[in-house]
Amino acid sequence: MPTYGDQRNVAIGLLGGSFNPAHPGHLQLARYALRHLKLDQVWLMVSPGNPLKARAGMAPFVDRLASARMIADGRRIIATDIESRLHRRYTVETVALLRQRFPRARFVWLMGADGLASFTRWRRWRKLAHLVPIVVVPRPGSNVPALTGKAAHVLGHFRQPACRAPILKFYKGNAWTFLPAPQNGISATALRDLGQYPAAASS
Ligand SMILES: Nc1ncnc2c1ncn2[C@@H]1O[C@H](COP(=O)(O)OP(=O)(O)OP(=O)(O)O)[C@@H](O)[C@H]1O
Ligand SMILES: O=C(O)c1ccc[n+]([C@@H]2O[C@H](COP(=O)([O-])O)[C@@H](O)[C@H]2O)c1
Repeated sequence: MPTYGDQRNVAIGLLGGSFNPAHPGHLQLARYALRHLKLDQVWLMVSPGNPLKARAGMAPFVDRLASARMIADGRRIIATDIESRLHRRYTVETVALLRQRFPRARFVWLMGADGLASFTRWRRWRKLAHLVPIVVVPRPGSNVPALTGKAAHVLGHFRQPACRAPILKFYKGNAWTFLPAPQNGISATALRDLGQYPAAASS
């Protein structure tokens, strides 16, 4: 396990993803979250394998990690293989272990609107929402499904106004917000379709 320091009272945004490949949309989200949520770090947490995504077309983990490292700065935006090292794929388990491992750190789960739209298909999603505050940023094509979907409805009681986003990190969980942010239409799918990957990360 690499050393991540003490992480005492450090506020960390967790941007879990396949990063197949990493792209400017991830970087925009990470930078926006750092600034507007007043976080100390954002971890680009490379998934060993999204349980909902097909393995076909998924680049090897090392290539995806390398891709995430290419957009990270290693200081406030950090690419990490910690989920793989924890031998976990389900976010609820990863977050529970991270909270055990870094009890003084304050974690916030970051995701695009597509994540909220599919959230009810995630393992133990209610428990996950109970474990960590969640910040959702808009993404073209996913905002309406996200905000009118089942997860937003069921968790509606816990929704916080966007003005509270900077203090969400002080919650233990059961709090989420939809943070207005500039939208970026880029996706890893589009980059793969353009044939820009995996060559870029592997070369
Ligand atoms: N353009 C974007 N705007 C907002 N959020 C984004 C954007 N791109 C990625 N994200 C978010 O970053 C996280 C990781 O995304 P991921 O690595 O799957 O990239 P992706 O572009 O969605 O990939 P794919 O097209 O292969 O599904 C997810 O929470 C996703 O919602
Ligand atoms: O835990 C789950 O059931 C689950 C289902 C779908 C996605 N996730 C997580 O959501 C994050 C975004 O995934 P992706 O592939 O859309 O980048 C990543 O950390 C995945 O592990 C988690």
